[in-house]
Amino acid sequence: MPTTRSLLAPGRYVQGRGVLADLGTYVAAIGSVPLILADPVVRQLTEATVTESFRQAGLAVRFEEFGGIPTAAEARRVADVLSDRGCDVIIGLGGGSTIDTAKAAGDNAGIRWVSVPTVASTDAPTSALSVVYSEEGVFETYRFYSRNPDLVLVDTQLVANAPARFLVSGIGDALATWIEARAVQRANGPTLAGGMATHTGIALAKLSWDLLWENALPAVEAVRSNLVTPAVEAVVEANTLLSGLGFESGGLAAAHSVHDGLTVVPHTHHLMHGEKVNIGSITQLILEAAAAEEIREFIEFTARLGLPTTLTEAGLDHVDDEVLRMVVEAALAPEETIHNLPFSVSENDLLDALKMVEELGRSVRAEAGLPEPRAPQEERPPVPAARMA
Ligand SMILES: NC(=O)c1ccc[n+]([C@@H]2O[C@H](COP(=O)([O-])OP(=O)(O)OC[C@H]3O[C@@H](n4cnc5c(N)ncnc54)[C@H](O)[C@@H]3O)[C@@H](O)[C@H]2O)c1
Ligand SMILES: [Zn+2]
Repeated sequence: MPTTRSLLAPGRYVQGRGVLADLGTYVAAIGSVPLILADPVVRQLTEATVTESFRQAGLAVRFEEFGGIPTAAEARRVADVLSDRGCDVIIGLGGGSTIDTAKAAGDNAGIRWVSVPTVASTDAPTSALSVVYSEEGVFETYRFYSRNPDLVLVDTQLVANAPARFLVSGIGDALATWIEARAVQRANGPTLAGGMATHTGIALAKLSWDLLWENALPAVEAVRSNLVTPAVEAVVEANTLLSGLGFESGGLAAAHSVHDGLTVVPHTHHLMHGEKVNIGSITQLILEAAAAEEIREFIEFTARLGLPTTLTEAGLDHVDDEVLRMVVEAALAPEETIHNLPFSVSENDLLDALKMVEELGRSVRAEAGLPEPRAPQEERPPVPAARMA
């Protein structure tokens, strides 16, 4: 049983409309030979602003194209580029996958790293870890670092200009933070920061939750029209900073294990990280025997936001038990955080809880007058990925 308590945080957090124009000034305080890792979509959106900002700060602009999947091999490739060019700081510019790869490459090359999320879709930007996947997009492992990013910079206008689905997904990721942190606290379990949670870590997870219940619906509405309102600023902070500090220093439990399990079957690959996590949050609430009213409120709230609340939306309606068992087995792997719950979970417990997500998701939607859940449009893959290899 761990007896120490720990909190991790990035060196500096900067958020605001138009702050991308100041990136050069902040980066110049960290290193003098930067490399920017971005995919072509993000590069196109940001290159003019970043180039002008770096020019003003006296920094050379070098972009490197991110390959798309945060694998160990991609991190090694980017680390070689960093070493060849003598870079002393890497900037992960984009979504969680790019940012995780920038951290891994920076660590491989022994240099400092900066997160510049261009969507508020995950809590990856602040943490001292990366989530590593296989080429097929199946969860492999968490990789931990001895430091958090030196800087996290979020331009809220850029976030508001992106499709609202990214913000919604980030809300799904961030709502899980409090659900998981309070479960870990009940179990006196370990956090990803090492040791047990501080009161501060727990309070930040709760603040993220409270801000989201207050601001998520108006923020999503504003972002649909590309507007930056105080609600949008609050949600971006909750999704990025508070959820990041809260999950890393408050602990993960079942919601993220169910996410990891869902990545094993290709049926779910159309979903974003936070969308899969939302299925995990509902599953965890069911496993915990949370009050019926609490579960229903959570399902209704997240369904109104546009998050998936049924197996149908995850592409897993009417699938064989064999498919769901693959999800369950992966979610219960020994290194998974589901074992941080204050009780043990068997395969059958988890299988039934997953099936119950479908039942509850459908009935709550019907009662709330929300449309029936829709299955993804793509044709369903015939065989689970792990069996194809
Ligand atoms: N390390 C951590 O602590 C941590 C925490 C949570 C999630 N994650 C990881 O983050 C990853 C998911 O990240 P994600 O959900 O951001 O998806 P992603 O990074 O895989 O994809 C983001 C997509 O959005 C596009 N995009 C980015 N900015 C845009 C903009 N402004 N306008 C339009 N399009 C834009 C990109 O081109 C890309 O296609 C997963 O691998 C997950 O495991 C890591
Ligand atoms: Zn997450």
